[in-house]
Amino acid sequence: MDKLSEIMAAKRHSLRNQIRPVRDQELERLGRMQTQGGSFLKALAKKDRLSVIAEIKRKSPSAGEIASATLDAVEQAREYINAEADCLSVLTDTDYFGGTLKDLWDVVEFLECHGRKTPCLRKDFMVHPVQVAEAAEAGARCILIIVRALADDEIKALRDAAGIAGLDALYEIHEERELEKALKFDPKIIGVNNRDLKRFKTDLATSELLIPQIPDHIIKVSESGIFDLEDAERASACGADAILVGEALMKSENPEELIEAFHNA
Ligand SMILES: O=P(O)(O)OC[C@@H](O)[C@@H](O)c1c[nH]c2ccccc12
Repeated sequence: MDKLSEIMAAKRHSLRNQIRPVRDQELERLGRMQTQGGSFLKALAKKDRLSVIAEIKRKSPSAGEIASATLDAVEQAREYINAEADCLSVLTDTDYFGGTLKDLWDVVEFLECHGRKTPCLRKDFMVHPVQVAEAAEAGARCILIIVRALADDEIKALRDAAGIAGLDALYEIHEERELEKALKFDPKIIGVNNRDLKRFKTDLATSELLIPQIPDHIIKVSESGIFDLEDAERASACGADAILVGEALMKSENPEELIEAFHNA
């Protein structure tokens, strides 16, 4: 079993007692409560520079410990905001990535207090609309749909729930056949994960292969393994509108400077 299958199985297991019907009225109500954050899609769609989704991630199965388990998500968000990151990605998976749903609540509250509209992605292994409701309630503006890990009916349920709650969806792919599968759901944003979750290797050639195949009207994100300006330039050169960066920013002494450099790639 590859790591992604293991994580998905663990996620399904840990959610088993929380699964309940999520009615449209509930999602609509949560959608109406969204007042502060801007649109995730619009924040990425700027054409004048490479957009940056800055991720808050304490650890990962591939990198091990990235930051202290006690790292304050809000302090990290503050640095990202100072550097004009276009969007934030907040890991809320605890077991494998050391994040919590509370991190997302705290970050959104911090943004609201400072009058910032920077939209947040709830980065987690979504399998059921109940997690979409949680994301909306916490104030996220986008959810993650990992195409290879989900059955068609699960993707549809997540997409529909996100749509009703007014959230965008980032469809993550890693292989050509996953692009075909993703396109069936009329995605607005597709992320190409450069990390091979079987071997844990990142290779920007994945973006170079897949991003040019994504239809023009879709926002394209290159995810994972982007460490320096050269990497960002490669992503930009193959047509990425945005990059999603975790480890490099978490470990950087000066994330502001790095984000600034990425913007100009
Ligand atoms: O830390 P990196 O190599 O910059 O990668 C960020 C992000 O792409 C990665 O965290 C990620 C991509 N897809 C995911 C799905 C779940 C959890 C995490 C991820």
